[in-house]
Amino acid sequence: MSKPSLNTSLVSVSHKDKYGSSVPPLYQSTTFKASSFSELQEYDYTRSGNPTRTVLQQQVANLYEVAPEQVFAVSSGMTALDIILRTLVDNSDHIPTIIAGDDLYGGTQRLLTFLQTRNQAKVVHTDTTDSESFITLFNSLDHVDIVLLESPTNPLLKVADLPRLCQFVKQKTGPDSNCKIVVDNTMMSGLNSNPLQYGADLVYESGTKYLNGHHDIMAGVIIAKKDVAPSVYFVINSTGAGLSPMDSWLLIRGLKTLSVRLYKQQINAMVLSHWLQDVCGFKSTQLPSDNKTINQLQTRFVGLESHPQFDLHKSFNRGPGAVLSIETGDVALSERIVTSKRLQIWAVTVSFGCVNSLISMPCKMSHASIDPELRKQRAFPEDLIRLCCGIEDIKDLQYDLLAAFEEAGLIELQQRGNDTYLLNKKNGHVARNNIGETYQENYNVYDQFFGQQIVSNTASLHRAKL
Ligand SMILES: Cc1ncc(COP(=O)(O)O)c(C=O)c1O
Ligand SMILES: N[C@@H](CCSC[C@H](N)C(=O)O)C(=O)O
Repeated sequence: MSKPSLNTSLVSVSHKDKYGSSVPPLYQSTTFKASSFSELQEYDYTRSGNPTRTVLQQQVANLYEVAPEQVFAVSSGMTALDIILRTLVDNSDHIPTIIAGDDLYGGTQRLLTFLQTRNQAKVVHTDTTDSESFITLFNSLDHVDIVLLESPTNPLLKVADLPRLCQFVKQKTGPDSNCKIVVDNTMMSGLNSNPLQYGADLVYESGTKYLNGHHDIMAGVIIAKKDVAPSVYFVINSTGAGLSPMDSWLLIRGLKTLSVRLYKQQINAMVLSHWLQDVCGFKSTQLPSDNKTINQLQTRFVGLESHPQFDLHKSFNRGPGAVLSIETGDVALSERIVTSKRLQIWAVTVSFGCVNSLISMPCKMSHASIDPELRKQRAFPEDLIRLCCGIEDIKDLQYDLLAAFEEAGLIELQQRGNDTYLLNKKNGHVARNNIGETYQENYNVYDQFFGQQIVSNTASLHRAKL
């Protein structure tokens, strides 16, 4: 039989069960009996290994197309990074130097700062979207032990040219070097991107996000090249960071629907970002370094052709993900939108990748752990609103947002005869919706990633007004 596709292998879970159970059994057991004290068995103690965790690791191995012994399921995404850093940092006889991006998930920044302040690592941050300055920095340092990359970044959606950076580091340091490239793949998931295939040594994901998708567990997965995998296992076994049997079982279940969930979430994000531009009057996406756009309404999404790094992102990823962000140019306005009582579907919640749509203000929530002074230095927009699309009907998501925009005073919906007008009060953009015309009901978006026309029954302004 030919090799099954990723989508197929995620639902076809192979496991051994003497009763032929359709679903892998949950081995909620700490210990496993030995037949004799002298005969080593596959499992003895759940910290060291558990059959349910093994099935999960096999599933993730299928997703990343590696051997099962290269995959480790741990208790959270942050645990995954912690284990990786311990594995690599403990290896060196000097204070290791880590190069990391300058737009990182808040928890990652916090952990790196923690190591730095305890003199356990020297952390150098750089704009990893600028490959040339990354290369210049790398060349200027005496030694680099770890390169930590996140792409696209959470929440500014900045894209690092991962294949180019990996190729540079590998060429520069040689195949047996101790300098390791680590990629946080949470924003993509293994379904959209496989950084091991273009040279990363270790990849991790917060399984809490897309992999599980239901916000009922915390989890992390580590996928390691064969040479480092045994050291990663050593640290996990020594510290007890392995994912619990119950959470492993739930994650096996979550993974089965990863492809359908992610597909629908991405379509929603695609339609929503076009709609924010074309109907609501948000300007096309810009990088934060573009000073011209400050104080403008903008939307950032790597799935929009207008994103300055759209082509780069598409060149090595299979999808855009479902996280987008908007800026209003006015912190108070953003706060009014996010706290609007008219938001019924978008939940004000941290995290992303869930079947439910979430709205948040990173500076106050997911990225609050980054020192405000550092956020300022990095021109991190305080008015940024992050939108993480779930699988609901897009029109309901649109109505909800329109209502919040209206209540917050960003837009006004005016009824004139049969026509409904959307007036963007901040920039004067106007969209007209005539209930007699069909094009407003069916809003067509050519989806650049999946190469198809998405026909979405978009929010009619008329209905929103009602
Ligand atoms: C990009 C990214 N990496 C890592 C993590 C950490 O994952 P976890 O919350 O599962 O520890 C998060 C979110 O928390 C994240 O957004
Ligand atoms: N209070 C938490 C915040 C978690 S943010 C989770 C997620 N990565 C996101 O980006 O929303 C903390 O201090 O870590």
